[in-house]
Order: sequence, then structure tokens, then C-alpha cells
Amino acid sequence: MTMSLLHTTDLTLTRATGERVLHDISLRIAQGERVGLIGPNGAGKTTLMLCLTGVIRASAGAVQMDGKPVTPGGFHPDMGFVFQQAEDQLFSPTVAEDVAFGARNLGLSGAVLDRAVATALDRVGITGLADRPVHHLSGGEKRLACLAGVLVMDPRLLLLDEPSAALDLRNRRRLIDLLRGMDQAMLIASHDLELVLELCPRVILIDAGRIVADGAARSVLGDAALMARHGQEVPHSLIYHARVDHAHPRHIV
Ligand SMILES: Nc1ncnc2c1ncn2[C@@H]1O[C@H](COP(=O)(O)OP(=O)(O)OP(=O)(O)O)[C@@H](O)[C@H]1O
Repeated sequence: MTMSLLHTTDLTLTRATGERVLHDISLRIAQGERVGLIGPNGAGKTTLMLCLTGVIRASAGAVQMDGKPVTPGGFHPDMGFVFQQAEDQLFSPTVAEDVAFGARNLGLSGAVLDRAVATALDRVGITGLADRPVHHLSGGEKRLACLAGVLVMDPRLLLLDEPSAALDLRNRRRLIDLLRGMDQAMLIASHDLELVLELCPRVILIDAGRIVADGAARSVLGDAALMARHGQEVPHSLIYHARVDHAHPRHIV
């Protein structure tokens, strides 16, 4: 078996109030694998990502990245986390400075740093916003700036929390094409199930902090009863294709 890039065992989070938000989450993500993380509002998707990246400490269980423990509060440049709320991530005066922050922490400086920042801005299509104050960006532009700030560190695992939220159709398509062309592993939490279907061969469905399904995207997303039980709907493209298949059976006798 190939070694997992990310590996969690029995990750559990109980809040101070006694509420258990994550229950015994055990999962593996292989190098280069793209995994969708779906589930209803409040299921625990963001909380799981915060635990995976060591932003918050789980009450029990362990997270390993490339065989090494992920220590809460540590610097883990191998894991690039794009927050759901861009405001939680952006804090420098300008877009370029914000994108430069992580790369500077990795030791880049001078022309090498400038080149890395320019490349990251170009990849997400916001070169023209380099000198803009971050609080003068639109919601979608902020999300792209956050993504650039993570890509500049060239992480081996990207954790994207609602990456298409606030993006217009052109930028959503640009994002999908960009992510599809990347060879990093990804965990993508999203309610945009068509995006998940396009990008992720595997999907994990969580509800009330537990993994309730983990399998091939088409079998999880296409399971109408499973999806309905957890407040989800089968994405239109799967329904449409099923209807087309039904209307034009492959085996005509
Ligand atoms: N800082 C916090 N303190 C206490 N409870 C919290 C905190 N953050 C989130 N929660 C609760 O933890 C649970 C899981 O929230 P989380 O944000 O992980 O869900 P989610 O699956 O990402 O939801 P959504 O799809 O709405 O983004 C929810 O019940 C939420 O109200």
C-alpha cells in the first residue's frame, strides 16, 4: 500500500460545552488525491479542516502529515488552508504583501520572493490587484487572493473551505480549471456539488461530526437515498445523465 500523505486516527473534538463536534474521524488522503468533503450546514467540515491543519487542537486522536504528527499551533507549510471567510486570512496592507507573507516565512526573499508572488497572483488571475489594499477587494477577489497566498508556498496538500463561494461563473470556472491542473492533494469542502463532481474522484460525506460515507464520487453523490438522509440532493448533472442513459439504453435488442 502506498503511504498516505495525510492520515488521521479517531479524531474527536468535544467543545467546552460538552458538545461533541467530531466523532472518531479516521481518514487517509494519498499523495495527489482530490477528495470532496460534503455535508449539511454545521456538519463539522470547517472544524475538521481546522483540526487537520492544527489550527485547533482535537480532544482525542491524531493527525499525521507525511508520517509526522501535526502539532496544534505549529507552522505546517506543507498544508495550505484556504479559509471559508477570506477576512480570517487576509491581514496585510496590500494583496502582494499578503501573498508574500507565507513565502517570506519559508525563507524566500528579494527577486525570488517577488517572482513567487507574481506567479501566484498570475495563477489565480489577479495580477492587476497586486497593489490594492485587501479591504478594497470584492468578496470573490478576496477569495482568489487567499488562494494565491496559499499557492505561493507550494503546499503538498490544499485544504479548501468553500472555494467557489462568492466567485462569479468565470472565476469559478477559472478556479476549477486551475485546481484540475494541479498535482497537489486536495480536500475540498463545498456545497457546490457540481464543482466537487468535476474535481474529486472521491467524496466523504459527514453529518453531525461523523463520516457517513466515503467512496467514489459518483456512487456517494448519486445515491439519492443517502444524500436525502443527510440533507443533500443528487447534483443535476448526475440526474440528467441518468435520464439520458435511460432514454437511450446502450443495449437495444
Ligand atoms: N468557535 C466555535 N465555538 C462553538 N461552536 C462552534 C464554533 N465554531 C463552530 N461551531 C459549531 O460546530 C459545529 C460544526 O461547525 P462547522 O463550521 O465545522 O460546520 P460546517 O460543516 O463547516 O458548516 P457549513 O456548511 O455551515 O460551513 C456547528 O454546530 C457550529 O455551530
